[in-house]
Amino acid sequence: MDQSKEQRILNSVSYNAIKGDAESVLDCIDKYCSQKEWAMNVGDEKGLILDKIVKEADPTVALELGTYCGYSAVRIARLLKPSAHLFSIEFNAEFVPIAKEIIEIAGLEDKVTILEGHAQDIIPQLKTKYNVDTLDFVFLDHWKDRYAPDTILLEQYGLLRKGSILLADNIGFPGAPDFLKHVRNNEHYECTHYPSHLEYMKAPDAMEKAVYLG
Ligand SMILES: CCCNc1ncnc2c1ncn2[C@@H]1O[C@H](/C=C/CNC(=O)c2cc(-c3ccc(F)cc3)cc(O)c2O)[C@H](C)[C@H]1O
Ligand SMILES: [Mg+2]
Repeated sequence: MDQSKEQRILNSVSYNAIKGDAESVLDCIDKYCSQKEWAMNVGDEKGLILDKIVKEADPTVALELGTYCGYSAVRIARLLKPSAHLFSIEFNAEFVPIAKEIIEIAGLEDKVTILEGHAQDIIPQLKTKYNVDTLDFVFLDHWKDRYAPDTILLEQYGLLRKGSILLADNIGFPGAPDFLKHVRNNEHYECTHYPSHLEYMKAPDAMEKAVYLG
């Protein structure tokens, strides 16, 4: 059976990255996906916006929706303070072991817990099963039509507190119109738009930050 693109990305990281060096894992994936095979990692340009917001949030508990290969999990976890933790939800069983391996090569396995399953099934369990109180930071990068319903779930299960920061990828392309409709012109959110470009491409894209006001 031929290897998948995601497996080939892992092979490249495993062969080229410096073990325990998160920056070298990110550089390796960015290089591979710019030069060999495009993949939907948030990438180096939008990654700088992600870095900025994570530093601003300085989260103790962070959540990511859509682990994929673990690129943004590494990106986020490398910035977390010692007591902080990232939960990343991924429902595709093929990607979970690949992401776990990439996170381990980055030396961040103690900072990240990958929760395998559908976000809509796991979000309701975060408090009871995973002992989460509230989330300080949420990165949305899964199916774009799920950003809005899953944000509403986060609200309904009391997982957001005054000042919780949501950051959504792909507001430009593929776009997440329902999510924008939900958070913009909504008195419970303070939104900021960050124009950028699609990972590894010249095409325009953007990210949206939505701070929950309680
Ligand atoms: C129903 C289950 C919902 N709950 C879920 N629960 C758990 N995990 C979930 C759920 N829904 C999805 N996932 C996982 O998240 C990942 C999915 C990520 C999706 N990302 C995109 O589609 C995208 C496209 C482009 C793009 C740009 C230009 C192009 F030309 C083509 C593509 C660029 C980008 O930056 C993009 O992030 C992963 C693959 C998938 O298994
Ligand atoms: Mg994305």
